[in-house]
Amino acid sequence: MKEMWSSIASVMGVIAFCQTLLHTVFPPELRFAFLKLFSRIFLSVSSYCYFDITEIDGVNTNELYNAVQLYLSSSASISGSRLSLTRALNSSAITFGLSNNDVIVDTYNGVPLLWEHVVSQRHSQSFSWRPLPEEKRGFTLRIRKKDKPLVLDSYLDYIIETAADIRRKNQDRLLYTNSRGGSLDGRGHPWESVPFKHPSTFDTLAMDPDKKDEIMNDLRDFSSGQSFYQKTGRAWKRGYLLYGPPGTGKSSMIAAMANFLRYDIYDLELTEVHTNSELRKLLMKTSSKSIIVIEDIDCSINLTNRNNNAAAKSKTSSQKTKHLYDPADMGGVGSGLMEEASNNTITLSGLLNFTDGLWSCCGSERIFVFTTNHIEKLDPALLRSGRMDMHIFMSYCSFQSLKILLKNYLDYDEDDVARPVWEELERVVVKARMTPADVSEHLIKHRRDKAKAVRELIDVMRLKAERNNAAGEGNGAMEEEQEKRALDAEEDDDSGDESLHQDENGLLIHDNPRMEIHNQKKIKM
Ligand SMILES: Nc1ncnc2c1ncn2[C@@H]1O[C@H](COP(=O)(O)OP(=O)(O)OP(=O)(O)O)[C@@H](O)[C@H]1O
Repeated sequence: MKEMWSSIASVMGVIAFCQTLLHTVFPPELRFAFLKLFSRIFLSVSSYCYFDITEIDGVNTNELYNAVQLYLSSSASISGSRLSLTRALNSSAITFGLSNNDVIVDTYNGVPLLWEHVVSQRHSQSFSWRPLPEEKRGFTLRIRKKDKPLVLDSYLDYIIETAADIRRKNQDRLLYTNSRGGSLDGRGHPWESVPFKHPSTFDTLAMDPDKKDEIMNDLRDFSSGQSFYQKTGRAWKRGYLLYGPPGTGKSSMIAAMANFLRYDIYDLELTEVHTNSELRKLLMKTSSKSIIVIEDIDCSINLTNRNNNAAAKSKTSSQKTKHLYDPADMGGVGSGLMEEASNNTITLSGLLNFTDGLWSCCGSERIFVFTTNHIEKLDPALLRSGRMDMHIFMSYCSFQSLKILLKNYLDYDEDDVARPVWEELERVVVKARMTPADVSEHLIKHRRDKAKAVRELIDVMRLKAERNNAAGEGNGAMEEEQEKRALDAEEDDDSGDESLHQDENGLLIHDNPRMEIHNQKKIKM
């Protein structure tokens, strides 16, 4: 044992002597040059090549570093044994990351790639306008030389796209509204935002399942249709007009759309916008993958019928109205008539430019949704094809909708309710003309006693049906009139559009099969 310790001591002594000799004979510059040469020789004979991706590129944050970190977080969460956890601003999700100097192997198109997270201390803080972090962080990618073209061509693009998807999934979506009087917030932004947490989905929405599928397919086609829109030279946007009585689920539908596509919502308060240019600026500040909503459009702006020239003219001459409709703008004839007024007010043409003019194309993948309780008040120009691609009529509670509400609120299926009760529900629901909002209120109130809830719902529906009957179905007549007028107006306006034709069911079909235009008769919930 004693001998072993003395041999270790003599070996250490020899090493120390050699080190001193090395330091004396070879100065640091020479050693550095030697190491550099050695690493060059190593790299040239090695079958691997290396890519360094540093966190800070000069003084700017390297986006690629962030993308790699996010991209690796999905595989790191499965295979890593020691991970760093982070939560970004506006995100409810935790992201996993590689710990310092940890490695992970990724596979792309069957090619193995080794990632190392390299963290070292930053030695000297050189002068910089922006204070740099104390640690120098970066990723080193090791890849076989023969696979190099693959990495440069597509792997890095793939990482950036995947990271963007992960970021979108992790990020809580936002609900924006335009600031009061078009003023800018602290960051010079005209929109204020809050996290969007509305729980409405297509599953909770009470409406005919076929129509629901149709809308969901349309949204799906839209969101995956980038190449289609590019090929056809169309701006990547789509317009939906939701109309029907209050409480039929128009706002719930917008929330369901946003949750389905995972888009942000911009709720545009038109009464807070004073000029067309303000409207344009607001549009420029919206992001892609968003839904821009104007609720109750008939109340937000004075959109009278285009034949109402006289009324509009008198309003213009007196200049008393804040939000002015310019009938001449709409038809594209005689637009000079109210040009002066349009400089300091919102006109219908301003609104239409907002939805389908050149400015509507800044950004992409955007959906416009207008809602109204009175479609008959809207001008045909707004209803014309190409502006609002899909007209969705949200109607009173149908039997199909009622079934969904019973399932969602009481967990009731067809088998849970006696046949005669079920048949009675089917019979009275249409005659009662109750909105899904009314029905759901009733179900919430009695949800502790399910049988009682159904019994009382039938009573309420019967009562309503009798009242409607006594009133000569006045409401129904009104609603039918609304629909008829809107349809007439739309047909008037579409008469010159040769890309549209009617099928045997009277539906308006666009020449392009993917861009089917629905009139309000088709999508009736
Ligand atoms: N079709 C529906 N499916 C499920 N719930 C509905 C539906 N319609 C209404 N509701 C319920 O009624 C409430 C009010 O509905 P919502 O605000 O979506 O109606 P609306 O048509 O937008 O009304 P308004 O025109 O007054 O704005 C919702 O919170 C929801 O709970």
